[in-house]
Amino acid sequence: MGIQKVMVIGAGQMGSGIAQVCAMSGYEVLLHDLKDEYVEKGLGTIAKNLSRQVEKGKMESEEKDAILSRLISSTNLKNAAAVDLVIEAAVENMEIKTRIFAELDEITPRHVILASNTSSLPITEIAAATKRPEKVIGMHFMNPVPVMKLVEVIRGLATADEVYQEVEKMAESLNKVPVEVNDFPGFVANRILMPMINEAIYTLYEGVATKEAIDDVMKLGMNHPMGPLTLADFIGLDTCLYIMETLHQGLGDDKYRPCPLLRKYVKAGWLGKKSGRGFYEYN
Ligand SMILES: CC(=O)CC(=O)SCCNC(=O)CCNC(=O)[C@H](O)C(C)(C)COP(=O)(O)OP(=O)(O)OC[C@H]1O[C@@H](n2cnc3c(N)ncnc32)[C@H](O)[C@@H]1OP(=O)(O)O
Ligand SMILES: NC(=O)C1=CN([C@@H]2O[C@H](COP(=O)(O)OP(=O)(O)OC[C@H]3O[C@@H](n4cnc5c(N)ncnc54)[C@H](OP(=O)(O)O)[C@@H]3O)[C@@H](O)[C@H]2O)C=CC1
Repeated sequence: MGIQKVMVIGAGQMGSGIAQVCAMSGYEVLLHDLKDEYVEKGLGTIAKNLSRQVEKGKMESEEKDAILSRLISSTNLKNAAAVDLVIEAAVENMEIKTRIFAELDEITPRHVILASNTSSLPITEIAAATKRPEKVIGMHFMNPVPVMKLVEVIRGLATADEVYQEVEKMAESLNKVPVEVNDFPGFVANRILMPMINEAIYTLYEGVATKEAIDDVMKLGMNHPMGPLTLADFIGLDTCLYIMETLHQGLGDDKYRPCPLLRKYVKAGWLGKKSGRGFYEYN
């Protein structure tokens, strides 16, 4: 029968994007978060994205309505009993993720694949919280999900080949390009991207240049679509810090130590675009 129904856990920037692309490709999607208001916010973002496509003449409004009708809100994890695939996109915290996976293992039938959109945490450790580690896999989408083509597909130590193949097929059905990687801290994307962002924050911290100048150098000099500090704000400074901590602890090399300025901003609640303030201010 294959995958027809998907639950996405976490209706934040990644979860809502993943739910959107799944619904656009015909899957029925349960969008789950802790509170109704978070799910509503996520669904609002999706509706706004789709309306923009309609306004640009890239989508019929009937299609938008059909996509929205495939999205169902959930605040009870037990609803996962009715799906074929769960994609978890809650906050980047091992305790929270392992708790969710242990509960999902109790709730969902044995055939259900449990995927995590973690950006850096070991899939093998998340899988060990369940009695089905062969069915646990990393499905790492990039932000903004509706735009970026890549899905890093991460094999945990015990991930079964059939599970990898099914997830690869599912990613292709979303018009994404799956790339296979092994389970190491930060995988490939954030092993390379995040130290660059952290270094940009050190460059600001040490007064080498202003934030605007740092971003301009990377945009105009390296053709990056966004400067590293703008990109950090876009990703979320809390997520950037969690990823650096995972790299630092997991690889044991001080070259991955998070910049104190990054810590300070996160402690202040300056989480970037999503909180209204990071390196830049947003309204
Ligand atoms: C941290 C991790 O674990 C991994 C990560 O995700 S790391 C982050 C990876 N992402 C990046 O590096 C993004 C870098 N930035 C970019 O590529 C670009 O700035 C961008 C695609 C975000 C915006 O591009 P742009 O050309 O400046 O903007 P714009 O012309 O307004 O948008 C281009 C298209 O993207 C869409 N878009 C832009 N932002 C969007 C968003 N947040 N959600 C949905 N769609 C969006 C627009 O609607 C537009 O669509 P059409 O082509 O269909 O009209
Ligand atoms: N930001 C990015 O660029 C990328 C992030 N990722 C990964 O995706 C995941 C989500 O990140 P992102 O969307 O940016 O973060 P957000 O902060 O935007 O969203 C996280 C959402 O998950 C909710 N949540 C927290 N705990 C639970 C729980 N126990 N059950 C259900 N929902 C919960 C949060 O609710 P509340 O607000 O109450 O905490 C929030 O709505 C992380 O693992 C991150 O590393 C992967 C690729 C790119």
